[in-house]
Amino acid sequence: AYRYCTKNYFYFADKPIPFMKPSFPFGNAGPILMKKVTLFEHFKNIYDAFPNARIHGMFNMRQPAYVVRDPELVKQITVKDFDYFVDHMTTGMEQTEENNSNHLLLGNSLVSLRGQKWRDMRATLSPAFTGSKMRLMFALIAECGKTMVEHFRAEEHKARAAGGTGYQLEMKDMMTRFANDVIGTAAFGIKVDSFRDPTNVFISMARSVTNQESLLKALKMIGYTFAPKLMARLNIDFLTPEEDNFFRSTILETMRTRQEKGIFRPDMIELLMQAKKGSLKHQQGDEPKTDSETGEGFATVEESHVGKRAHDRVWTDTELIAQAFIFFFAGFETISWTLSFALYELTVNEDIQAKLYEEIRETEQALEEGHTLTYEKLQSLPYLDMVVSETLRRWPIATVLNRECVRDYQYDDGRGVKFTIEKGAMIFIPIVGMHFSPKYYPEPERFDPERFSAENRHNIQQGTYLPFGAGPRNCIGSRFALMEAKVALYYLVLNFRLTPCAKTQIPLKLKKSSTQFATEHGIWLEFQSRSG
Ligand code: HEM
Repeated sequence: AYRYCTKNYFYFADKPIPFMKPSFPFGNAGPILMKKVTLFEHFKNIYDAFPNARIHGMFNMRQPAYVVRDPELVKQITVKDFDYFVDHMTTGMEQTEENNSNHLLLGNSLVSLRGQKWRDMRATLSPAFTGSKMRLMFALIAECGKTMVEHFRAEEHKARAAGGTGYQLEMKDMMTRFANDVIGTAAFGIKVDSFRDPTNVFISMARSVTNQESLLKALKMIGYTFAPKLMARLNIDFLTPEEDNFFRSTILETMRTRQEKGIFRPDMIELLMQAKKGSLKHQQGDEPKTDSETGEGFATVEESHVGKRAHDRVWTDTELIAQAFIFFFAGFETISWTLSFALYELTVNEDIQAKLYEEIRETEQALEEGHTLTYEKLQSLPYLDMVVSETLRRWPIATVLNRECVRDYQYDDGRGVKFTIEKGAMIFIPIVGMHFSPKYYPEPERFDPERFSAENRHNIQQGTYLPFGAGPRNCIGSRFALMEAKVALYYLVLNFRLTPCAKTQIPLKLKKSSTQFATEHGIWLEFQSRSG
């Protein structure tokens, strides 16, 4: 066991770069595995280990990994030399051309796919995430926002009747319900109301899949993170058979009904049905432009040439179902956390909340009689975009980007440091390190949307703002995520004043945990109706 754990400890010895000294048995992952630090602290510490290095080494358990600190090098690895770093790090769940266990949903999802199969799937899905497709889905998401407000109003009314000053809520729980309703309607074509019916089968399954208290899930998670190859060899699925079956049957059943009855609904199921027929293509006008041209938001990441390629691969049901399923994994926790953090920041920064409310109130007042918010209108709110951009900087839920080197790469910094990054090596780009570096973001702990104002945003150096990743492998759902977050903030801030309550932890602290993202005492806030 000792030999197995320490075998790679000399990996960096002949490389001309500094590296963190590993210790048995966890390498440099000890503090996080022993719950001594939060996920943010862990990756910040790793990033800060060698403040003057462009790149340094560390050990993720026994696995050597390169830590990239320099923004230019971030661009080089994620964009310019992308062909050497196409894949995300192996998780042990992904399917490849070579292996035959192609039944796993998570392994077939875009996040896990590798090589050519990833390229083809990215190109298949990319047209489903363009601005024009988001516009079509907007009404479905807005409806979820309005349903949430109605529920909060009714509950606040009850709370006041019982002598309270407002409705006190734990944000992560509430935003999880909102995210669930959005995924239900937008990805699975099913309308659910998780506020009135918090135990509906859909949210139960979602909670079960992302259940962080389940010991078995936690163990599997640790296994996938630290011993992916072993997990692959043992062919262990992250999902239980019930979970797997639920998602498959729900999606297939919905597709069948729609086909039989000729139903059209502007959601992901429709887009996946088009993908199956091969008719989902980029259209004219889909071309992503810069944020200032489209007003789509500062954080939006552009789709690269990889996503726009044509191919003629035909997908199986499992391969397509896996993409709807990925909404749970990639879009559920990320959105609910981002929204919870945004609402917390608005609560403790009253002036920012007031300014945002003014912008939203004016927008609402300017809507023509009988008209409601549109996708374009939502995108045109500069301060809302600044608040969301700063939330993603201050609370980068993805924490770290990873890549795997897929063929030997000659590193050359142009100043005499040259060496080979071997095929199979892991690359970490600690987003949280960049976002909290005072060099790029003065007073990084401070929540300050002004960093993203029209006058200031040019100060943000490329390669230092990475909430949705970078290059062709970036987050395919960034437009969707931004639309969803903005819809929720728009309706909540329009209708409620957010104030701290006795249970609000200020400053908010993350929990020290190895497997999950969590806060120490939840995110409790009080909602008071603006008109009430
Ligand atoms: C605030 C919300 C979100 C954040 C912060 C976020 C962040 C990220 C990040 C950092 C990556 C890795 C990018 C890279 O390696 O360069 C990623 C990948 C991905 N995200 Fe998101 N994401 C969010 C929401 C969503 C949503 C709503 C979806 C829905 C479809 C989604 C789908 C994906 C997928 C499929 C990938 C893998 C892309 C690929 O490998 O080609 N994400 N996301």
